[in-house]
Amino acid sequence: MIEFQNVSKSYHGKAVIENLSLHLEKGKITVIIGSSGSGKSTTLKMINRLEEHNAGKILFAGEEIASIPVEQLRCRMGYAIQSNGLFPHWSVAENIACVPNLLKWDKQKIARRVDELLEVLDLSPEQYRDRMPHQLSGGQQQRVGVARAMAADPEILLMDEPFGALDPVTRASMQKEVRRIHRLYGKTILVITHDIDEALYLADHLILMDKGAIVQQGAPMEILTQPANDFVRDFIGRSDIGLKMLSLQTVESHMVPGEYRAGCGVISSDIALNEALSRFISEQSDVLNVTGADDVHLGLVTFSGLLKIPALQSQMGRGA
Ligand SMILES: Nc1ncnc2c1ncn2[C@@H]1O[C@H](COP(=O)(O)OP(=O)(O)OP(=O)(O)O)[C@@H](O)[C@H]1O
Repeated sequence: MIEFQNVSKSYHGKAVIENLSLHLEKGKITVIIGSSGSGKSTTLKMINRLEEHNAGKILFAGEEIASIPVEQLRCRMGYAIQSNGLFPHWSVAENIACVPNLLKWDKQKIARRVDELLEVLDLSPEQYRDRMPHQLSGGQQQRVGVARAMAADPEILLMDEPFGALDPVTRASMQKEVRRIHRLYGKTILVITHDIDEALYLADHLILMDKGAIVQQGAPMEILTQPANDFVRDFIGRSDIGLKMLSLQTVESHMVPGEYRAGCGVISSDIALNEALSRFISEQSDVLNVTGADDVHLGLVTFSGLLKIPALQSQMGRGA
């Protein structure tokens, strides 16, 4: 979907990105994480040409972005940022309708799309479409920012620290929202973040940057189990690497199907294993019964079973 070929960028003669090559796969969530000033935002902004690259090629669906008129390019890409960037004097509906209006969509189609996106993002259209941005909470503004980025059904969604300004609870719910939207629409998404847990939760493909270059990239579990060097090890957090591995898998994947233990607590099959571990400890129990949709009993999960996860075992075998 997006291909960087030996891309470089400098500001006032100082290189901030050098010979960067990367590929954002269609339909996948790619997350770029890295130290401050490593060039993450610059990389993202070169895609929608808020910043122009100085050398190399950036291809969008096979076409060089430099040859696509900038307005046309941006209408094909959704862009959501930390400060949400809503126009303060426009209503929620007007904000969401911004790109569809530019594209001269029919009024009824725009109204239907605004309501559809508000529903998807859990904001009742009747209640919210006519509100002004200042009449919304931070989390609601962020949702409207995401709805606006998605309004014209863009081919790619670019999200630069989209949840950076939110409290941890709202942030976690927005992360779930992005995963759900991704499942629903199968969009290609690029997310920039500072937060390693957010990155691990969202990413199909994770890219770690330092000083304008890629240090390591791959699936989250691959990076956790095979960190390329000390920089990566420090970045992902040496001390709780096991917990991070557990966070990438759900109870369902380590359940003993069909079994039941009377008198034990209950956990939902879609809960991450790090949360299951916390439940084992807080309930002083080594067995939890597992339920699926509509509270149907599915099986059980055991504390000792968590230690038998292959990724954890290979890590322990390496003496980490
Ligand atoms: N408009 C600009 N003019 C000059 N230098 C810039 C400009 N924008 C960014 N830079 C520099 O380019 C480098 C990369 O910046 P960038 O914003 O891409 O980093 P980042 O990884 O997104 O950082 P952070 O995580 O702190 O947001 C930094 O050293 C920054 O100071």
